Amino acid sequence: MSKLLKKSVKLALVQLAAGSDKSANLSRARSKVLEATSNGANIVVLPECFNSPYGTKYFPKYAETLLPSPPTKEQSPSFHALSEMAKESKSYLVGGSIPEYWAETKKYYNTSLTFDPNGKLLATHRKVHLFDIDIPGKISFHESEVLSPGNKLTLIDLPEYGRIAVAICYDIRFPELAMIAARKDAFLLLYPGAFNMTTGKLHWELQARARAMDNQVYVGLCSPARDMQADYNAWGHSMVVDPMAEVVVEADEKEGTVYAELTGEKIEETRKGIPIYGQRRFDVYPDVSAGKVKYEE
Ligand SMILES: O=C(O)CCC(=O)C(=O)O
Repeated sequence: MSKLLKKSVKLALVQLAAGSDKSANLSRARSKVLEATSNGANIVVLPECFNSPYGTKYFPKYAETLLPSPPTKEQSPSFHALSEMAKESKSYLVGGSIPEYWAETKKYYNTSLTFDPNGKLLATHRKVHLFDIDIPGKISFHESEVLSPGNKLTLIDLPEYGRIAVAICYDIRFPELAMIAARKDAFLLLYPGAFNMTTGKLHWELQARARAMDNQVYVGLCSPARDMQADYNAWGHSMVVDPMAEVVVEADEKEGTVYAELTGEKIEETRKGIPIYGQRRFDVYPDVSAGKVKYEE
């Protein structure tokens, strides 16, 4: 039996076609989550901003209040819908992300909620690295115009399986986060994300495979489906990469769900074949050894 992943687990990434109608997005998500578990999925993932269009101008309009937790249904319809979906489908549900509003500080966050199969909230991740980029003639995007960053790494223990890490989209570009999660024994790194037509083509698969290769873990990226009528055109191509950095399954750009069976044996086999875990030279690079990251169990 693997130390990291106690038994094999079926992962589903729901590449949802989200539009501007929040309640329609929630009910569409529900039917896709139920479909995924009827196909045997144990962990189901939704995309970044699955209940709204993606864009800074949309965040305030769609934002919900999550604290103090649990929020009321009026404060956060998405919290309650996700909790119900997890319970109804009896799955671990990584609820993509939603825009969140803190009334006290008047701040907004890009926030991911994960629920257990009883509908209980297990973890909240607030996007740590905000998506602020400028590629002349291609894309200019500044989440920090509206959002504030979260400040912790999110590790989640699933008792039957093991530990996973959840982060959001641009967070994948920071290998430090993935490295610390893997060193703290995560078997799977999950990133609800919405790359675009410029960086999607260049870096989506590369980032997923790099994080998997560096850390010899599974990586799952879950995008919204591409909508060429929307202001922001998501890349799509939700994918699962295995610890050997091979793409196990990949969606195209349309709505759909992709599945992968994750096994502890694959992790063990990879680490045995290429034993970097025992070969690190922290005497040569002591300042990158684990332990400096703010982390709450
Ligand atoms: O890193 C990228 O290129 C895209 C990131 C992104 O779209 C996001 O963080 O929402």
